[in-house]
Amino acid sequence: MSDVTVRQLAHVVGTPVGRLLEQLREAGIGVDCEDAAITEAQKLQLLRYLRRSHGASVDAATPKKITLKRRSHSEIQVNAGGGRSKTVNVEVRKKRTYIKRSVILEQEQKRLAEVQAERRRQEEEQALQEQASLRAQQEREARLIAEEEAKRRAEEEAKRHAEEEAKRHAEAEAKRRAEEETKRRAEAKRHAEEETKRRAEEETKRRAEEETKRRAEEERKPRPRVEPEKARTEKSAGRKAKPRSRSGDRELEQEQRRTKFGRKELHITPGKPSKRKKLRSQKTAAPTPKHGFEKPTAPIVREVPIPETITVAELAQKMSVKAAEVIKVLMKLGTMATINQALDQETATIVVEEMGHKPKLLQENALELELTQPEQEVSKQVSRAAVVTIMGHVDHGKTSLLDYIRRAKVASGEAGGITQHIGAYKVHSDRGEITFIDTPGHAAFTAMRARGAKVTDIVILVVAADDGVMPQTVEAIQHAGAAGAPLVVAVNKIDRPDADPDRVKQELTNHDVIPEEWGGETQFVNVSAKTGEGIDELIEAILLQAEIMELKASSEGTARGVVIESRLDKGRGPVATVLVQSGTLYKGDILLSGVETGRVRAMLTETGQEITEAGPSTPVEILGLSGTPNAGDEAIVVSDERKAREIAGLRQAKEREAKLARQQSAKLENMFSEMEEGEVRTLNLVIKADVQGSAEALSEALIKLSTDKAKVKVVAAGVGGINETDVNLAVASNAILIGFNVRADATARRSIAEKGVDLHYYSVIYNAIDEVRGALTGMLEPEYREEIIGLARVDDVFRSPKFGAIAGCLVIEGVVRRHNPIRVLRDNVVIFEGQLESLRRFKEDVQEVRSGTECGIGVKDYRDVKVGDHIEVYEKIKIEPTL
Ligand SMILES: Nc1nc2c(ncn2[C@@H]2O[C@H](COP(=O)(O)OP(=O)(O)OP(=O)(O)O)[C@@H](O)[C@H]2O)c(=O)[nH]1
Repeated sequence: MSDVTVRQLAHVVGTPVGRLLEQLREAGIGVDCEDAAITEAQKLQLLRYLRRSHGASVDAATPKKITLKRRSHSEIQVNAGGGRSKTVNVEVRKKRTYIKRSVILEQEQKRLAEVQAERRRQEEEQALQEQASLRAQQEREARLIAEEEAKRRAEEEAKRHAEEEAKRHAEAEAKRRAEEETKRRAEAKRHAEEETKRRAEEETKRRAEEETKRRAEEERKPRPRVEPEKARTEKSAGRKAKPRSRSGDRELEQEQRRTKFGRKELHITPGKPSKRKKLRSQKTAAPTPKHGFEKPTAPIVREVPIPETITVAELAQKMSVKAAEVIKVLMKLGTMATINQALDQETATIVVEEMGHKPKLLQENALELELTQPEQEVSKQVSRAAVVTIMGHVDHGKTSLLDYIRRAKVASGEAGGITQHIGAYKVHSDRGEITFIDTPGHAAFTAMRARGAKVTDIVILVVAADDGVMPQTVEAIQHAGAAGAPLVVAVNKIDRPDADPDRVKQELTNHDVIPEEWGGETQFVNVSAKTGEGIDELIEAILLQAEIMELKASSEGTARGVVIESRLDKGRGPVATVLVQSGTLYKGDILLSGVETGRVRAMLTETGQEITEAGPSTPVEILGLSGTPNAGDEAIVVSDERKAREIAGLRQAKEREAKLARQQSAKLENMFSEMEEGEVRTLNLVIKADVQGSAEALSEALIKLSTDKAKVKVVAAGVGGINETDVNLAVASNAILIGFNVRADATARRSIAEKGVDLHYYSVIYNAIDEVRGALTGMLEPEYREEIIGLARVDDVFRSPKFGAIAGCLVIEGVVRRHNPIRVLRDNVVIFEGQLESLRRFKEDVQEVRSGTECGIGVKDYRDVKVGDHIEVYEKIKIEPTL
């Protein structure tokens, strides 16, 4: 900015010139006239002075806003027309305002603060509103809950009231009835007494009359000539007593007659004469107009014993009515029955009650129940040894482990003893005893379970450390799980250089067997059945598991046990190994086991030592039974040998019936109909498939079908053909067997037929799902079912350029028909499905070939038939819906 004069400055700041000059002087600026120029520095000096003089700090005095105004004058010449020009004065005014940046920032901050404050306020308001509404909502809900609770209480109260009222009513009613009944009985008794009295009086009167009549007659008649003879006879008979008078004889006779025909029999008229008397009285007295029979005054109420089944005729006979009467009652009940028709206990009971009699239900196994019922609280329970079974995959060392333990712990432990195989042995240690079942593998385990025996407390799962988890290891886990027996894992062959126990742990974890050190519940022990390493630890682990389980049994009272195995010994007859489970078995006891009985002639331990008593968890070899009972049969001591034999006979008959019943029980078709209202049923399945993937997929899909009413449980799922163990597992778990692209082997087929297991084969996963779903929902309507009609074994294969591969077969079951669909099986697994191209016998085309006959079979579009394969022929049969 250029310098200005004092006057100009006074003009700009609006101060009189004199005042400005004075101020300039005071500020120490040497100017003395109005026209003196003031520099920019002098202006600033003046400004500072003025600020100071006004007492403000330099900063505070710093103007926040400065407005500068400037006015400038100029003249311009403009053309006024006609060659003249005109001068115009122009004034330009400029005004510029400068605001300090800090002020703007301040203002901005202030504005922002205000905005934020506003926002906060709004947010707070909103939060308050939300809180208020939440509180209101909670209050509303609490009110609703309280109302519901109050309503529920009121309902419960009302219900309770109603129940109490009903109870009171019922009690009052019962009391009233009881009173009425007492009254009625008293009345009946009074009636009966009166009746008896009246009859007695009549009888006395009648007798007196008869006596008088007789005497009068006798007096009228001459004395018979036989009298002396009679007297003689009497004398010769050596009658020492005073001869009885004739009237005395008659009385005796009458007395006898009364007793003979039974005074209680209401049907007989009191005055009914006997046949002999009737004849005489016909001669002597005038016939009375009275009927021979008199209607009983009260109906006879009989107690009718009703067995589990009874025919109409038998029932009628027991009630002393005609069979037609019973049939009539049955008709009224809506049942058409014939005279020989068998009625069940329930129907018979209704008929008996309907006819006014009292039914007495007979239990067919009453005798058995009486003899075999466990005695209640015979004695206090004492600890018993754990019973252990060893399971695991083939060749993982089960037998070696059992042998090692037996050798090390039994033979050496007991002086002079030579261990023999009796099916089980006991191991003694400082901390307790363990009973080992000496048959390794789950076949024996399930066979026993299939017979309903729960023998094993703990399962030792043997897994070879160099091989890891194998299919049968998984099966063993499933079997132990199904039996509810805890596992102790023995990781065997730890002495091998390639042993990898951690891998075993890892693999078992995938099957829900989790080691303790990883947070699970299963004890893992590394052992070697070869060197004996870890065996003591294994025994410790079993004892620990047993301790946790607190196994107890009563050591007194009737002995009960289970047959572990039995055989027929050439010299000693039937020999059975029995594991005593409770009570004490003594030599000489009468034992009943399955359908066999007998007196215990001798008892031997695993070391061949003869003993006279065996307590709980003790295995003993028993001699003296009538035959060889089955493994898994219960063995109990009974008091009466005759009764024991009777029960054995009954059991035999029952076994046959049970087999029939079993054939009905676990059937897929019965699944829905057996579901009771509101009951949750479990459909147990044992699945075998051709490959692991199918087994898993099928299990998963079927488990998913579970509804809230019916649960699907896969007891076991494995790979390979169906064998006897699978059948036993199915029986033990009441499961249905499913074969997916696999078949049952010959032993399993026999077992299936014998035990009546329901087996279903599928080759399409959806068919299995549909059928199981149908069974669960009651919509089971299989229109067609496959039935295998024949099975041929391939004994030879010929290759012909014309026909391709021709299988030389022997039909081993049923019949092979030319036009039926077939499947080729290898090791019981389906490898091809299709049709026959040719069926020939001695170069001749035939329509069918029967069992025991050889034939040539050409399978259409299949050339890979091998010796040992089987060709299965089946038929689709229409099944009527069963539900
Ligand atoms: N090195 C070593 N070999 C073992 C051990 N235990 C078992 N074996 C061997 O493994 C093989 C199979 O043993 P077994 O006891 O017959 O196996 P298993 O499980 O009873 O077999 P199966 O009866 O066929 O089911 C045998 O050759 C044994 O000698 C072990 O701890 N270490």
